Amino acid sequence: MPSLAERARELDAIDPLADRRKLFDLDDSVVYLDGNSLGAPPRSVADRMTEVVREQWGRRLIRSWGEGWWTAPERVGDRIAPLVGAAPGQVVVGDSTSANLFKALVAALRMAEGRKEIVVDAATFPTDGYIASSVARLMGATVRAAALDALELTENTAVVLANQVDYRTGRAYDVGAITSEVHAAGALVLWDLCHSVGALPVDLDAHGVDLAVGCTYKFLNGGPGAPAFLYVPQRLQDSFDQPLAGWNGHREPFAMAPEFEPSSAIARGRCGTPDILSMLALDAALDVWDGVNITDVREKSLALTGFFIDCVDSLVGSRVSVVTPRDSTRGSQVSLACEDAQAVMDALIARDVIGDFRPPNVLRFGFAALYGRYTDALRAASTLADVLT
Ligand SMILES: Cc1ncc(COP(=O)(O)O)c(C=O)c1O
Ligand SMILES: Nc1c(O)cccc1C(=O)C[C@H](N)C(=O)O
Repeated sequence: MPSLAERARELDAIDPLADRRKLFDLDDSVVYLDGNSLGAPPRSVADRMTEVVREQWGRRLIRSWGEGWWTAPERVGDRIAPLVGAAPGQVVVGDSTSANLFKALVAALRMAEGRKEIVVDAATFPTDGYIASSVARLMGATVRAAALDALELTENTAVVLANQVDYRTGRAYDVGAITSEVHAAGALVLWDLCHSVGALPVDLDAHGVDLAVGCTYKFLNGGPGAPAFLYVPQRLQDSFDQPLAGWNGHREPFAMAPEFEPSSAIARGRCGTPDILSMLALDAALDVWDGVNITDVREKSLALTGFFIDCVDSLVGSRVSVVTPRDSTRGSQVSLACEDAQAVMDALIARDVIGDFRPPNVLRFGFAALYGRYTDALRAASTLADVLT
């Protein structure tokens, strides 16, 4: 029976994605397991930012708007599209996930013809619930929190806001099955993909998803505060009447017309001037995905998280409990519950093993398949065992 250390070395040696790690600027003395909060920087970003600032901004000045800046939200959206199973022309990048949730929820209620209930995934990351409540107040609607496996939809349900992967537990949900259930009830579904884009296949078009949003600073490594994305399928674009009707979403922005007329394409999801520096940092960061198949990412992610769970079982044992599903219904993280979890995570970070703490008692370890190593998973589990001793 090989030891855990032998298994880790062997798995790293045969890892088909191992060469991707070289594309990231990482400190090898640190075990970084927080890429589900802030992804690591791809090396290409620093050079691209220098070029963007010195040449595009510095030399081309305002001419750069006509040389690729203006259309960057759709162009970068089309680079994200294959990672979420979307055909071109359906993903636009810009604003934060929270802002895009606002646009999408209002647009969904406007499409819902008299239905007035927003159902929100009860375990959602808080911002989704906050935005849903605010939209409900604004639109005279109601919000109901429901577990994704007990939605209890009614004829009044307009839209269901669901997370593909639960940020706290790491549980992954079946996008196809839930989308079908919501459609059978005559409602629309809005998926928050923050914890799944770049971690597992999403297949938005294939599942007939209505709307989706996601962030790009986690598994897409776009950098702190990188712009989010919004997915509106072709079939809904004409009826997507979003509330932040800024000039960037206008059919002819430079006509400077007094009346708002939305673009007939995905650009109608835009609002104001895009944050070009962050947008182009994200564009450079997406190079690490060239030639990568998301099913290979999923395979490695399941193997890596599974190996970490094995290491925890044998080195840490009952001092923690594994919150994340042990079967394949998990995203790319492992959450462990334990006493004094905040202090335990602080001690891990002091030993250069970086995960994060989520209330009330969860140690969260994110595994990014493009740069995560099995030897790192083992070091994290053995450091945790030391900390808990
Ligand atoms: C599921 C989920 N939705 C939304 C957000 C927040 O997005 P933003 O801060 O970009 O608005 C996060 C993380 O911050 C998240 O995990
Ligand atoms: N967006 C973040 C930030 O600006 C600071 C710290 C953390 C975040 C996060 O993304 C948190 C993350 N959504 C989570 O799942 O906990």
